[in-house]
Amino acid sequence: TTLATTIGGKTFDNCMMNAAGVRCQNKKDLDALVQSNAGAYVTKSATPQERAGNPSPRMHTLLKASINSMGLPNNGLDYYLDYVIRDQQKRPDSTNFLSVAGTSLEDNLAMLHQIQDSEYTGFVELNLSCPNVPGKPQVGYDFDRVHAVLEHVFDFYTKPLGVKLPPYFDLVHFDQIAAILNQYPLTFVNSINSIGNALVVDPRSEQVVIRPKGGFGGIGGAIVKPTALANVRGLALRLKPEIKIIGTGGIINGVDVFEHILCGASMVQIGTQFGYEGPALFDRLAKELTEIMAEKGYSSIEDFRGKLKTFD
Ligand SMILES: O=C(O)c1[nH]c(=O)[nH]c(=O)c1Cl
Repeated sequence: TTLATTIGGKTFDNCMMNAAGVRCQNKKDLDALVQSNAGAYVTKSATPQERAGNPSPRMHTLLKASINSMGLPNNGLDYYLDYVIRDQQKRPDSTNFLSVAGTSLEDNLAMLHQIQDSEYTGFVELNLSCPNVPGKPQVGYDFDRVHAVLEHVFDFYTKPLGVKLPPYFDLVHFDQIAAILNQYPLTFVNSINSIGNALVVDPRSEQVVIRPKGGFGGIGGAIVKPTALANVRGLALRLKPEIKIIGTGGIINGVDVFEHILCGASMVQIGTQFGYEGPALFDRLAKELTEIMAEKGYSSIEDFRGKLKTFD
C-alpha cells in the first residue's frame, strides 16, 4: 500500500502535511516537520516584513475545535524564503510549500516577484483567505479581486502556484470561483481555510475566549469537516483535472483523510489536530489510512480518489 500522491509533476511519498499557520512559524518547527513522516510542509503565511499579529489571547482550543485570530504573525518573507532555499539545497528531491499572504495586491505581487527571481523551485501557496486582519476583508469572498490578483500574478509568475481559499456555502459560489480558477495555470487549490469570524463564548465567565475583534475568529477542527468536504467535492466536480485539490479541514483520524481523498483531494493538510498532537500525528494517520485502504483492497490513493458515490 502506498500513500504517495503527485501534484504538478512532483511526487510526495505521503499525501499528508501540515496546514499553514500551525507549528510552522520558525526554523525549529519547520525542522520538526522535515524530521516527521509528513509528505511535505508549508510555512506560516508570510508578509513582506515581519509582523507581531493580533494581541493575545488570540487562539483557543476546544474539545473538537479551535478558534483563532492570530492576525498573520510571521517572521517575514525573507526568513521563510531563506529556509526553503536552504532546505532545497540540502534535500533537492523534496518539494515543499511557501505560503504568502500579503495584506494588499502590491504586497502579494512584490513577494511573488521576489520568489520568481529567487532560486526557489518549490510550490507557493497564495493565501487569499485570512479572516483575521482587522479592517481587511478577505480576498476569497470578493470574486473580482480574486480574478484581478490571478490576472496580475500569471502575467509574470511561472513557478508552481496554488491558492488557499475560504469555505463557500452556496453552490453558485462554487460555480463562480471555479469559472475564475479554470482560466489560470494553477497547480493546486487548497480548500478550506478556517470558517471565518465565528464566536466562542465561555458561559461561566460570560466572556469571549479571544481578545481580537471582540472575540470573533476562524474556526477549525472536527466540526468544520462537513463544510470542508463539501468544498473539496464542489471544486473537484468543477475544476479542470490539471488543477489538483488539497483538502484541509476537520481531519482528526485516518478515516477523515480517506473521506477527503474520496471527495477528490490529492493531498490533505491538518491544522488544529496537528497543533494538538504534534509531528507524531503523521505516523498515526499513515497507519490508520493504510489499514483502511488494506481493508478495502486499495493499494494506492488513485484507486479511490474522487470516487465518492451518490444515490443516482
Ligand atoms: O490569523 C491568522 O494568522 C490566520 N488564521 C487563519 O485561520 N487562517 C489564515 O489564513 C491566517 Cl493568515
